[in-house]
Amino acid sequence: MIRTRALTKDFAVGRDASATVHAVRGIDLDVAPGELVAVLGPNGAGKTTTLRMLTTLIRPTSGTATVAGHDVVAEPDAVRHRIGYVGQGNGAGHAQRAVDELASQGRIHGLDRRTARRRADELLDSLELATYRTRKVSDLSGGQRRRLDVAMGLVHAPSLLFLDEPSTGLDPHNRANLWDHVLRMRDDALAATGEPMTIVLTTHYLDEADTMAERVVVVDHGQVIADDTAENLKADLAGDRVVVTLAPARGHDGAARLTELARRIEGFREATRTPDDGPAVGHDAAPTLEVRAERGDAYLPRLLRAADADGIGVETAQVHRPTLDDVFLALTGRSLREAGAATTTDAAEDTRPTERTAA
Ligand SMILES: Nc1ncnc2c1ncn2[C@@H]1O[C@H](COP(=O)(O)OP(=O)(O)OP(=O)(O)O)[C@@H](O)[C@H]1O
Repeated sequence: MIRTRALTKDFAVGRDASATVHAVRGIDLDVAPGELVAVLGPNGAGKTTTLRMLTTLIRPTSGTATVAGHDVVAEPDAVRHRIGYVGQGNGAGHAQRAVDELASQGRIHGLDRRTARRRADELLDSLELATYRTRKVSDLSGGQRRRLDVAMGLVHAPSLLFLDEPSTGLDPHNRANLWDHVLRMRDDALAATGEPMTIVLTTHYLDEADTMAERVVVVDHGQVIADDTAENLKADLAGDRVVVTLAPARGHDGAARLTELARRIEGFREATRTPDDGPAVGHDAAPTLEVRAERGDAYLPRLLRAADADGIGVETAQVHRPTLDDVFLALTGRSLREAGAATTTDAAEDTRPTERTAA
């Protein structure tokens, strides 16, 4: 459905265009029909620029891109016919009624008047906007407006839909609601045409990419730095975090000893101790050992058995599943959160049930 090779975009900037911004630096991307792919990356990573090239809004500086079977430079009209695009801003005109806005969009895509009306009503129904059919776009709420934007992108039943930050600015409830609708529209399209709809979206929301997308393409500084399912990325690049707190031990540095034992257990990657060194662990300080391990749930019982056999008292133990932020950190040494990405709730970090053992 999409194939790019060495896709590149430079922008000339400055008063005399003397400086160059290398917004996209040679992206190779393959998307198969029916895939739901999230492009994730910090501010300025090149996500929107990539989408704008794929949707023929801007020309690549170099490289190639074929979208829905057509070259974006040689056959932009053919590409536009086959794709839907929901940009970052609200696309609908504010003074128009919702149904008219949608029907006009259908006309732009070459539908006759009756078909355009019918399609507008179908979409308003599917996106639960029928109540607001004759309401002016400017009077819709943010969530309703974003759903109308999605409807605008789908009016001509494209087989490929691009969504640029579809849920930015929506509250968690409206985001979940938008996603329900997008996924339902995708199922409806499959039922109606027998063809799976391909969706490519950009997002800042780590948890959204994690839970919604079947595949995550991580972009940084205009390049793809990782491309896989969220599960694989997390397992391969970040690993689980196993955190144990030890009973405060005087004269015996249990954490140092447990670090040695931890290294011998299969699946070990790295360990960090707090306090980080030396035997001088005070009376009330609870030393902590944090281990990165491949399968935390399998690793932890073995670590606890090893501690027990060595007489090291463990007070608490937890396994934390990694997030996509951990993946980004492992890849770049930077946190995506600090770079402007976000989660909607603190609960986005999936923490597995904890185990406790007596000291
Ligand atoms: N028209 C333009 N002229 C000059 N520079 C541009 C232009 N459009 C984008 N850029 C620059 O290209 C780089 C990539 O921008 P882009 O909008 O693609 O990033 P992004 O990953 O979508 O970021 P965000 O998440 O903030 O939307 C940025 O440094 C940006 O400032």
